[in-house]
Amino acid sequence: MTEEEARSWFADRYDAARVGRVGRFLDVVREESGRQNLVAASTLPNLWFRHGLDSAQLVELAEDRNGLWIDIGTGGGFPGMVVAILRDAPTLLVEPRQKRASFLRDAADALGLAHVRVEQKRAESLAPQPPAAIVSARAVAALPALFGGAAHLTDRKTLWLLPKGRSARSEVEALTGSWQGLFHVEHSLTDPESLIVIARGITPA
Ligand SMILES: C[S@@+](CC[C@H](N)C(=O)[O-])C[C@H]1O[C@@H](n2cnc3c(N)ncnc32)[C@H](O)[C@@H]1O
Repeated sequence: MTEEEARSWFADRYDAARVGRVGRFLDVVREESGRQNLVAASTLPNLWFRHGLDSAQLVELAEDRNGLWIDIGTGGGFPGMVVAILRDAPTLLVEPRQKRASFLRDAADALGLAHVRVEQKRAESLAPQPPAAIVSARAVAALPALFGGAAHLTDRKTLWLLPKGRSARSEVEALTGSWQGLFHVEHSLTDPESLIVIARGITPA
C-alpha cells in the first residue's frame, strides 16, 4: 500500500480533523527522529502505512469499548498516540525512557489531547488503578513479561491487543502452565504474515 493509499484508509473512516491530527503527529515524529531514535529509519518514508495504519487497525479490533486504554511501551507514539487521536476516551501511555516520555507529553499538548496521560515508568512500577478496558503493546516484550508486568492494571474483562509479528502462535503456545485466558489471532493489515494476539480473561494459570 502506498502512503497515499494508507492516508485514504484513514480518510474513508475518520473525519478530516482526526486525519489531520494523525498527519501532524506523523510530521512531529519525522522531525523528532533527527534528535532521537523513535522508529526504524527505514520506515520514515512510510509513516502512514508502517506506523499510522499499523496502530489504527487496533482501534478496529477494540469492539467499540469506551473505557481506559493503556498502551505499554509507547516509545515514539505507536500505537498509543494514534489510538488517542482516533478515539476520545482516556488513554494512558506508559514509557520509561525520559526523552521519549517528554516527546509524548509535548505531542499530546500540541495536539490538544487532554484525555492523554503519560507515565514515565515501567508497567510493573505503575500503581494499580481502575482496570483498563484495553491494553496494547507493540514490540515491547514477550507475552509472559507483558502479562506479568501489566496484569495488575487489568481485570478479567480487559481486552489485550498485542501485535506480535510472526512469533504470535508460538508465544501463545508457550504460555501453557503460566498464563491462561481466551486467545485468538488476527492477520495484520500491514503485513499478512504478522499476527495480532487478541486475549481476554487473562489470569495466572
Ligand atoms: C521497541 S520499542 C517499541 C515502541 C513502540 N511501541 C513501537 O512499536 O514503535 C519498546 C519500548 O518499550 C519500552 N519498554 C520496555 N520495557 C517496558 C516496560 N516494562 N514497561 C513499559 N515500557 C517498556 C521501551 O522503553 C521502548 O520505548
